[in-house]
Amino acid sequence: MNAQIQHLYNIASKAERRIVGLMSGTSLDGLDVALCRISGSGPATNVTIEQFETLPYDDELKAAIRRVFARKEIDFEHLCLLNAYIGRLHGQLILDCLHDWKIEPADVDIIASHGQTVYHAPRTQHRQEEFPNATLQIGDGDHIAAVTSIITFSDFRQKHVAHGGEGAPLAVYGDYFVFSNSGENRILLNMGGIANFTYLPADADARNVFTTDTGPGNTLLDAYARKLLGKAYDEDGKLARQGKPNDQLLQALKKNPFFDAPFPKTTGPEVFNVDYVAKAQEQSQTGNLSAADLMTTLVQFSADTIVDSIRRVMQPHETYRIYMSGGGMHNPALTDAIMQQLPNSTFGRTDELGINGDAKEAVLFAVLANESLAGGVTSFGNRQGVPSITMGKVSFPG
Ligand SMILES: Nc1ncnc2c1ncn2[C@@H]1O[C@H](COP(=O)(O)OP(=O)(O)OP(=O)(O)O)[C@@H](O)[C@H]1O
Ligand SMILES: CC(=O)N[C@H]1[C@@H]2OC[C@@H](O2)[C@@H](O)[C@@H]1O[C@H](C)C(=O)O
Repeated sequence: MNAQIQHLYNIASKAERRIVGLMSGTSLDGLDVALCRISGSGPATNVTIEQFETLPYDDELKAAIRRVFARKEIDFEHLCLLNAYIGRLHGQLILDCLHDWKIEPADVDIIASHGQTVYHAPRTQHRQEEFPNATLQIGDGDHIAAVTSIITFSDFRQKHVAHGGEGAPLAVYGDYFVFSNSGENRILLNMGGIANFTYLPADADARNVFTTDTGPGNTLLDAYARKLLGKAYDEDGKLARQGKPNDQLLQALKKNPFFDAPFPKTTGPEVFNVDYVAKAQEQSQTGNLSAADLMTTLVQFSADTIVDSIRRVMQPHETYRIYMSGGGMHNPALTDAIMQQLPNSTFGRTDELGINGDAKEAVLFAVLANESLAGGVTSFGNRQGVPSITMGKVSFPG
């Protein structure tokens, strides 16, 4: 037997595994690295985060990714080079983290890498009937395995697409495995570039759980923070706090079939971007809004579309606790606008469930790799949006 297969078998047979989960999302802020200890599998999964760090991307790298990110027309050579470059970079960043944490690479069992999404195209978005749902993440796992000498799982989204899903959101699997069986109706609200929530009813019936994107989280706020303030984001919602939402613009922004589509569904900055806002401003003749009013309106747009989606799953006479995660939970303008509209729900962060809200998505990929290694196929019912599968491709170092 190939010794690497034997090694993988040994890892799969362990009672507990050490897995590094990686996520770099639509905000392009950096690489989230979560060193996890995971035991069990399926709904009996147990995760402890040993270490977590976000390694910020420098401006040059952000610009290099933006040349291909969510764009219909790109320099193909640049995409090809970035695929290898990001793989190697992520490998090196893991080694740097392990060095800082005084952990030998040999003491890590597996790396679970999301990669960098460069284009997301569910059929509802590309509207070309002859083509399936599609999504593309770069930063190839073979490079990560070669640089770190650690077996790497990567490219998790393709299997989801291959089984009829949109390739996202994958959070449903991790959230169900880690946060269900609570006897509490839970909504896990993640506010990254794009916002999504997982619905975990108290009965923990896998056939009813799902995660859906709700629309923009921070992506438009960040785009306008760059444009209006020359900053990566509107820190603590300072600018948004100074304005008033403009109703005409808000209504124009909400006119998109995405918002009426059934759950689960996905979207991305391919749709919700500066051009989208500019068109809505043109339609609503609000091109002369002040910077503060524009930012406040964009915050209200994210908040309203998050709240409208969550309300769709809430049953009368039931109570819900909403657990926030993702960078948007640090923006009080956004969280206040959400909380005001859901006065009968209680709010917290996933931190109180043992998972740091900034690390949650990186942990998700560690959990998905753990499931592929040591779990089995959990039945989520016969649903296209939540196929009953395990995910991730394996790259051996040698
Ligand atoms: N103090 C803060 N004030 C306002 N916004 C903040 C603050 N801290 C973080 N953010 C927001 O959080 C973003 C980063 O969020 P996160 O890391 O969850 O995104 P991501 O993982 O790229 O997203 P996605 O879930 O879409 O993949 C920043 O770009 C910014 O918009
Ligand atoms: C295609 C893609 O990368 N989608 C991301 C993105 O970031 C948030 C939202 O849009 C979600 O759909 C997804 O990530 C999380 C981790 C998910 O799949 O659950």
